[in-house]
Amino acid sequence: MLFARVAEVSKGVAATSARSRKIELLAELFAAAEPDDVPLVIPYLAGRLPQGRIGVGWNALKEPVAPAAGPTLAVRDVDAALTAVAGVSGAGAQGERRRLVQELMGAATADEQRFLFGLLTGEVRQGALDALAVEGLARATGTPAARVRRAVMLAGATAPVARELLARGPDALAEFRLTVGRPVQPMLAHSAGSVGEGVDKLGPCAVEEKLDGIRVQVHRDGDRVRAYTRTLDDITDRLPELTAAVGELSGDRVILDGEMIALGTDGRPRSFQDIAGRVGARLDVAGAAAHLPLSAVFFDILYADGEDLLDLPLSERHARLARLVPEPMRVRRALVADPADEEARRAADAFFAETLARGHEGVVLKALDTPYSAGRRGAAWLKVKPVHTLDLVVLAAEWGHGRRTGKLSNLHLGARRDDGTYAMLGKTFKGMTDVMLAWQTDRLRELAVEDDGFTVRVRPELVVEIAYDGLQRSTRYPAGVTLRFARVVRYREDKTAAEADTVETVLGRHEGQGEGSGEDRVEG
Ligand SMILES: Nc1ncnc2c1ncn2[C@@H]1O[C@H](COP(=O)(O)OP(=O)(O)OP(=O)(O)O)[C@@H](O)[C@H]1O
Repeated sequence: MLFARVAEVSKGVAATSARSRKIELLAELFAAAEPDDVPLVIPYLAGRLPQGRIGVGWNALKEPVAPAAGPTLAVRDVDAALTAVAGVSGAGAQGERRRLVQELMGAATADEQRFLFGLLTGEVRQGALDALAVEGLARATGTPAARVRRAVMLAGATAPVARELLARGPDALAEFRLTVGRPVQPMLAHSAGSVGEGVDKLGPCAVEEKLDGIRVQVHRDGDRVRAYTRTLDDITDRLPELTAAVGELSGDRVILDGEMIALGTDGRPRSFQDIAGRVGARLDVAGAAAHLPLSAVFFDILYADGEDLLDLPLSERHARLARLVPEPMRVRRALVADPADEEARRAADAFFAETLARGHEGVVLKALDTPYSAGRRGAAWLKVKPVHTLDLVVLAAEWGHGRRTGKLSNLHLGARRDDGTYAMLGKTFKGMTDVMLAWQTDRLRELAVEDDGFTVRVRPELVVEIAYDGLQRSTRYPAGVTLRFARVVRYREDKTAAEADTVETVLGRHEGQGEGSGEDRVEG
């Protein structure tokens, strides 16, 4: 397939706000594509490079290159060129990368150049594209979207499903089955403002402690145990204690979902930073494990001894989990069987307060009658935390002063818009540790596209979790609101910019604050 066609569809999808039209454009593209090209086409449309970071900065892009007269580049040519760029290393790498990028640009038409430029600078990010692509694939092949979505969850990614579906039709989807040893996309949560609000939304539900550690999906097949992160990376080798603990369980072939946490000698949870540092240690794993042992706490079960449990309601999955996993390894929970039962509601509030008092970050409410489904569809899980946080994208950073000279400090924070652009919500230089400051300086310099000596503008890729005390109206910022007392909690390297919070979410919270009331008072 010609790259020009992808550039054209990308432009068309961005230009229309009608979801149905976007899906139609994608369906037409997929119907005409060679199945083997689609694993490249989907990330390009989403604004991602299959190669990941390829080390192309502003320098390689700033000089204009005369465009080609007509489109000749195939999608695969672009992929080969970018693979070559990603492979450059050693002395003179920057110059060589620039040469290769210019060569590619020279083979591209003006429209293709614009699209390539957007891809390389991260400016064509289309957050919602993966969900739209699933709908487009369904339309192109006459398959129910729910079946495609489920196959994507089971495959852990859209690309392999797209290729098989387009090459062999809907029957090919039967191949994507829950298999021990192959990670599936995890189920995620939305937010609710309070336990009461969550109960009202969900009806009968479980209220579980929300543990602030690292999500793990554990696959056991006899002696073989593998553990995967939220982004489906295999981290088994870094968690020897998990392998040992799961080996002791009675189920022989199981898939469990849970969280790895660390408890101090006082029984209170250690900070997320400590846990991340421990899991990040690759060299001396045994030493790191001895220094900070982790425990697995499970909250779900997806498969047990030959049986796929994904479609069972949560209440039954809980019962199955309890049969195989002893209580100390299961998340604590309270149940609200009847949302009209005032006593159960009070008990749920008390459970939330108690969970916080034990040092955990909040609770997750889960509807008892719902199956396990990837992502945030249907909002069957709702998290409730006492502190407001948003996952925002770093758009730029300012050079620090005084003690922070030479460090990139004041961050410009953006929320995602539907069209893939970002609305800046404010700035912060608070909450950063020295380690974070050093790390972000390095990382942001890699992402830099422009530096005027005061502010470094970066590719919008880095997601940072920001705590704040409330939102206030502001005419200075494009969404019309800004954050009060914003401070950095942590970087979320496990999230892509497409998963950051949206302007819509932020404005929804602003409304929910109730102007002029209580602690979340909106200032004019
Ligand atoms: N009882 C629980 N049930 C589900 N998830 C839990 C539970 N306890 C802790 N978690 C963790 O909470 C995460 C979801 O909440 P949180 O907002 O902190 O993380 P996130 O990755 O920013 O959220 P999300 O995944 O919803 O965007 C899960 O991915 C999981 O790692």
